[in-house]
Formats: sequence, structure tokens, C-alpha cells
Amino acid sequence: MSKLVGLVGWRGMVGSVLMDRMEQEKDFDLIEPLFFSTSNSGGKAPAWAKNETTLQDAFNIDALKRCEIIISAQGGDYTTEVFPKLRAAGWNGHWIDAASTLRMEKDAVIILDPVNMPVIKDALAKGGKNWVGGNCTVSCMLMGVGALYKAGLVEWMSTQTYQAASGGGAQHMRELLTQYGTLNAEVKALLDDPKSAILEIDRKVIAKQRALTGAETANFGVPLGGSLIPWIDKDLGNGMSKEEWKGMAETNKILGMGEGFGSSAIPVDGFCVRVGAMRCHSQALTFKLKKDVPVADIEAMIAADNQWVKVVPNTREATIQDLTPVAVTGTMTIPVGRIRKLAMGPEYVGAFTIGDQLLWGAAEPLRRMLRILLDA
Ligand SMILES: NC(=O)C1=CN([C@@H]2O[C@H](COP(=O)(O)OP(=O)(O)OC[C@H]3O[C@@H](n4cnc5c(N)ncnc54)[C@H](OP(=O)(O)O)[C@@H]3O)[C@@H](O)[C@H]2O)C=CC1
Ligand SMILES: N[C@@H](CC(=O)OP(=O)(O)O)C(=O)O
Repeated sequence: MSKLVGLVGWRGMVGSVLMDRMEQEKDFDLIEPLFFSTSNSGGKAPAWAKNETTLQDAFNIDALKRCEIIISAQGGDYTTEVFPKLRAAGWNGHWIDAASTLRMEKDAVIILDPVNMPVIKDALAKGGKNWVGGNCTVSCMLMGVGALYKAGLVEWMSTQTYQAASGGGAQHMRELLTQYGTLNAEVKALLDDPKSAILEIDRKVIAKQRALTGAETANFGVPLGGSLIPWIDKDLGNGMSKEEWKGMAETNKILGMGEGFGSSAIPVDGFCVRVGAMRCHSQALTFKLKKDVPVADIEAMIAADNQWVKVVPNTREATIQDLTPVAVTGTMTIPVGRIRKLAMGPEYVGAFTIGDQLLWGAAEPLRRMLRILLDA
């Protein structure tokens, strides 16, 4: 008989991408899905439902306890409220989660199986039950350049990110587009006139950006359209943003190197920046390798690591065609390009990588973990 798999958060942005992928990969053929809702229990479950066609109350512990596996893309507040109650009620099933709440817990594994299958298998063998998707930036980065870590080549890495609006959620994407529209409307007449002065357009745009307040900046707090915000997530009070902290902590945990700040941890640090892209996170990486490795060997290693990574030749034409959020959005491909030796010395290597933060950055590792559990 198929396993009963609870799905919470299925209609949100991450959840919808997850449902699409599960449908494409025919995951629903292998499970009995049970759909939950925090807002509409008793309502009609979506079309993927089979025998259980009524939405269950996502706060009802007895209903959740029926499931052998639960996948949640509902968010951190939900996990914080429900997960401890569920475990305290004696539930021993597998919890697969997109939220960061449990990520750094000792008994949780950050799941990214093309990179850390041995870590996942080891935890499974030891009775592990808590599986958490990684931070989108970290997961996309490791899907691209995980090969260099697996080969033990990385002495340290610095990352400068260019993160999309979607990382903040659906409302942030809407806000970005609204701002772009407002700015365009402000100068439309001047843009339509080829003889208008560009500096006048520029003056009007910056005045409008500075005047954006209230509903038009409710989510980001400041304008993002035509600007950028070099801070993502909480202020840790030590000069670091929480998003920057995750880079080292999660990279090392994913790779099975403990909690990320032990003596064997690989230093990872840099700046995380929100830019006006829609749903792809991009990052410029600087590596200090432990030895001088030819660029061709680095490219070959990266290209051979998994079926989704694609090395983009370090030429202008290939880069502007294949190494942009526009090229990558909605695809499973993780391009890695701009691979070259840097001026600091032969061990210093630069690279640039991009990933769809809703696919590899959020939904895909969850459904792949479901498959691993179904195959176990
Ligand atoms: N956004 C991202 O980039 C990433 C998010 N995550 C994690 O996933 C969690 C969920 O994020 P995200 O998918 O962006 O959250 P959403 O806000 O899109 O969805 C969360 C829940 O909101 C409820 N909801 C209320 N109104 C609507 C509506 N109009 N449309 C759809 N759902 C609605 C739904 O619950 P119900 O059906 O019960 O009412 C839904 O499951 C995050 O909190 C985070 O922990 C992880 C990685 C990346
Ligand atoms: N913080 C990410 C999105 C996200 O949900 O991250 P996390 O899963 O680590 O909370 C961003 O804003 O781009």
C-alpha cells in the first residue's frame, strides 16, 4: 500500500513549485497524498488527491499523526508551532521541511542529495527523521561548485550574492514589479520622446524612487526597483547578516563537517545582496584552492559532478546568453561560468553561478528526499 504523505503549504509559492515538480516527476503515483490547510480545513483538496479529498486541519495533531511522511512548505512559524507538539505526541514519522527553523538542530539533516547523499544515507541508517531544505543561496551554490568541495580542494571561499525578490516571498515579487511600473510611468512621456534629455529622466526617476513610501515599499522597506539592498535577513549584531552567516554554517553542515564553525570547517564568507531579479539567485565566487589546479581540470570536475550543472565557456557571448537569471528561471540547470584564475595567484579561482531559488533553492531537494524515503 502507498505511504500516506501529508502535504502542508502546497498552495504557497514554494509549495506550488513543489506540486508542479511532483506532478512532472509522477511522485503522486507513488504516494497517497493527504492535503492540509491552515485556513480552509474541510475544503476541497486539489486535483492530486486520490482517496482523501477533503483538506485537513494543519493544526490538528491527530490528523497529522496519521501520516508516515509530512512535507511542509508552510513556513517557519508553522514549523515552530506544530513540529514540537507532533513529536511530543509520539509521532515518529519523517518530517521534510522547507523552512529554516530546524536546520541547525543536531538531529536534522540539511538535504541536498546530489551533494550530500552519504550524509543523508548515514543519518537514515541511524534512524534520522528530520530533513530540512537548505538556504536557497547555499543549495544553488553547492549544486554548481560542490565538486570542488567534494575533491577537498577548497581552502576558503568568498561569495558575493545577487539575490532575487522571490527570496522574500510572493509579495516581494509583486512589490518589485509595481515599483518598476511606477518608475516607468513617471518618465514614460520623456522616454517616448527620443529628443528628451537622459539626465532629466534620471532626475525624475531618483526623485520618484526617494518618494516611494507606504504600500509601495511595504515589503522591502526601501525601493528595490532600479536599486539594490546589501542586507538580507536579520541583523546578527556583529556586522553580519543572518543570510551571510548561513553561508558558512550551512555549507559545512551540508558537507557533513559538523555545525559549520568547528576547527575543521571551511571558511565561507562574503556579502548577500538583494537585487531586482525575479526568482534566480546569482553569486560571484572567489576560491582559494589548496593547490594550483588548471582551469580545464576545474571545469571538467564541475561539469562531471551532477546532471544539472552546466559549465558556461568564459566568453562574452556564452556568458550573456547562458549565465543570467533570464536564461535560468524555471529550469533545473545550474550554470557555472566566468571560471578563471585571479590576479592574486595560481590558487585563486573565480566563478559565477546561478540557480532558480524556488527549484533547487527550495522545492526540489524536498521532493527528492521524499523519493529517497520511498526507496529506502
Ligand atoms: N520564498 C522562498 O524563496 C523560500 C521559502 N522557503 C520557506 O518556505 C516557506 C513558504 O514560503 P512561500 O511559499 O514563499 O510562502 P507563501 O506565503 O507563498 O505561502 C505560505 C502559505 O500562505 C497561505 N496563503 C495565504 N494566502 C495565500 C495565497 N493568496 N496564495 C497562496 N497561499 C496563501 C497558504 O497556506 P494555507 O493554504 O494553509 O492557507 C500557504 O501555504 C517560507 O516561510 C520559508 O520557510 C524556503 C526557501 C525559499
Ligand atoms: N533568505 C532567502 C530566502 C529563504 O527563505 O531563505 P531561508 O530558507 O534560509 O530562510 C532570501 O531571502 O533570498
